[in-house]
Amino acid sequence: MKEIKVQTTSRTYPVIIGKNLISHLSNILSNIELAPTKMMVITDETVSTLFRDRFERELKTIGIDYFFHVVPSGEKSKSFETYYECMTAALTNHLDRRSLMIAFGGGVIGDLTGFIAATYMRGIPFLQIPTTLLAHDSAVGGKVAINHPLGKNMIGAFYQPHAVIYDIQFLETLPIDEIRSGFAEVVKHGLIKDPLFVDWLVQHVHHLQQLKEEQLLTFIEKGITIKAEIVSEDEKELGTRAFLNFGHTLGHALEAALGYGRISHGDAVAIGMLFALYVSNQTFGIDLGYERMKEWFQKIGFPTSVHSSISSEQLCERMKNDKKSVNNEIRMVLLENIGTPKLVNFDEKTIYSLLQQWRGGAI
Ligand SMILES: NC(=O)c1ccc[n+]([C@@H]2O[C@H](COP(=O)([O-])OP(=O)(O)OC[C@H]3O[C@@H](n4cnc5c(N)ncnc54)[C@H](O)[C@@H]3O)[C@@H](O)[C@H]2O)c1
Ligand SMILES: O=C(O)C(=O)C[C@@H](O)[C@H](O)[C@H](O)COP(=O)(O)O
Ligand SMILES: [Zn+2]
Repeated sequence: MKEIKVQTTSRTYPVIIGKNLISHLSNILSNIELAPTKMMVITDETVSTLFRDRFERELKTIGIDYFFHVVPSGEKSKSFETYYECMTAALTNHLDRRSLMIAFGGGVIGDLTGFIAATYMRGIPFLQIPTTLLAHDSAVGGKVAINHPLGKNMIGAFYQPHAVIYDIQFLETLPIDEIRSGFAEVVKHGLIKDPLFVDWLVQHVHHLQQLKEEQLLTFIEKGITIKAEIVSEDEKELGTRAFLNFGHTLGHALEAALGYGRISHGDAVAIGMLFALYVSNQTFGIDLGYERMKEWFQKIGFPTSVHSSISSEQLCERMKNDKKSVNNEIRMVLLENIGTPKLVNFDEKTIYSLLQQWRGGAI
């Protein structure tokens, strides 16, 4: 078992990583001094089918009243409709300000539940119990949100959990596409902070099938350590936290343009990271190993280009609405070097030209 501390202005909390951790849920709750009046577990249909019985056995031993609320699996549940239904369930079941919400699932469940916890009676405690590799990123740092058709995560808050309990036994059932999606954020953490780790990954990871438990643990611990450090110095993204958005300017635009859930978050971010590397090369006149990275991405199975059905005009319009954008400019996280990120503003015309060049189209 390993513990990484996240120390933000609003809350300090542990991220506990290990196997079979949920058997210790009762102890963990008392260690973080939580004695809730009731618990609401929000999960999705897939996770519920796979793990509800197992989780309920543990919940029953704690002796606190609880109930499950199960939402459809996938990105579409980060919606106002699902948010409203969850709120209704919380009210109908009489949760009070000392009740606890538990996010049991991947990043969708974490973001949704966190936003419900942040806004139910103006804020009640919540726990993250992640079940995907991607959630090494989403469960840590307190960005919680739902989507709007006009943009990803547009309705949300910064609201930290009381603890993250990362029980890696749940990862055993993850399909390869979801492993790949989570791996994109692992690569992102390396690219913005740790060149040696990136080199190690490129040299040692040739496919994502049948990863060993210790490899997964390395990815998770490295990613969380980097994220915890950044979030601890800049909880509300006033500066350096924006670096965690590397690859997301185009990535989020793609997710929204294609329709939420049509491409996984990680695949979209992988495409976005390649574009950001290309723009970095062009802007700083350096070679950051773009071709090597693209080949490696292809080998692993990431998509490496934008589908031709989406126009560059559409993408630029979406990128202008990104949360980092100020005064209608498009703000991208670039790399001056691997491990050295920098925020750079562009006008729409420049990004349009770069996007067209990168896509191999006419400017
Ligand atoms: N808050 C943040 O800082 C942050 C960071 C990164 C991503 N995100 C958000 O996270 C979301 C993506 O998260 P995700 O990829 O975990 O998506 P997800 O929660 O939709 O999970 C992906 C799929 O895997 C299934 N699943 C979950 N656990 C499983 C398991 N153990 N075995 C088998 N199947 C399982 C789910 O039912 C779902 O179909 C996006 O909305 C993204 O914007 C947020
Ligand atoms: O934690 C952060 O900060 C991140 O940017 C992590 C991202 O991986 C994540 O996808 C986040 O939800 C994006 O945030 P947003 O502010 O661009 O919606
Ligand atoms: Zn992300």
